[in-house]
Amino acid sequence: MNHIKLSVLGSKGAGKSALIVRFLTGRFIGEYASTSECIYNKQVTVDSKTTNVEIYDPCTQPTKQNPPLSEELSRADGFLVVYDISHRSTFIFAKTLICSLRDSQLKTCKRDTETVVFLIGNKQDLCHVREVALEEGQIAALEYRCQFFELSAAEQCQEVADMFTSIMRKIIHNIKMKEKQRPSGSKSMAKLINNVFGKRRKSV
Ligand SMILES: Nc1nc2c(ncn2[C@@H]2O[C@H](COP(=O)(O)OP(=O)(O)OP(=O)(O)O)[C@@H](O)[C@H]2O)c(=O)[nH]1
Repeated sequence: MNHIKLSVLGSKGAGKSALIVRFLTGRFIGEYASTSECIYNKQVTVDSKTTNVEIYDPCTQPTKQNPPLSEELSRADGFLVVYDISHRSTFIFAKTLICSLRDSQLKTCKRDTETVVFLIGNKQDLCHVREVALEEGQIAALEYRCQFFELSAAEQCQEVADMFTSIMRKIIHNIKMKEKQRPSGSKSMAKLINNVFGKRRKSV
C-alpha cells in the first residue's frame, strides 16, 4: 500500500480546511474552529491501488509559529498551496510560499526529484468579487513549475476530489521514479539477501 503525506499551506481564511473537509467527507462546512493544527488520515484508491494519505492542515493562526518550511519539506511528499481568488494578498502570500518551498528544497538538496506543489485558487464562486484573474494563477503555476487548479470548495465536490487524486497520482509517480533510480547496488544487495534467506527458507 502507498503511504503519502500532503501539507496544505496558505493564508488564513483561504479555504484550506474547507478543501480538506470537502475531500474527506464530500461536504462543505462553512465555519471551522481552526484553533490548532490538524492531521487527517484517509484510505483512498488511486488508479485501483489502495493508498493511505495523511493530510496536514496547519490551521494558520496569527500567534501560531508555523514550522520552518524546511521542516515541512522533510515531512510532506507534496504541497497544496491555497489562495482565495477574492483576496489578492492571499495570492501574493501563496507565491511567496512556493518560492520558499523551492528555495528550501535547493538548500536541503534532500530530494532528487522536485517536490510536488499544486497551486490552488479557491472560492471560484466569488467571481463577482474576484481580485486575482484566472490567467494570473496559470502564469504563476508555469513560473514556479507547479500544477494549477481554480475551484470552489463551497460549490464543487467532484472537482475538489479530482484535484486531490491528481496530486496523489503525481506523488506516487515520483516515488516510483525514485525507486527506479535507486543505485543498482542496493537492488542487487536486496536480491542477494533474498537469495540467501530465500534458499535457507526453502531448505528448512
Ligand atoms: N464562498 C466561499 N467561501 C469559502 C470557500 N472555501 C472556504 N470558504 C469560507 O472561507 C472561510 C475560511 O475557510 P477555512 O476553510 O476555515 O479557511 P482556512 O484557510 O482553513 O483558514 P485558517 O484555518 O484560519 O487558516 C470560511 O468562512 C469558509 O466558509 C469557497 O470555496 N467559497
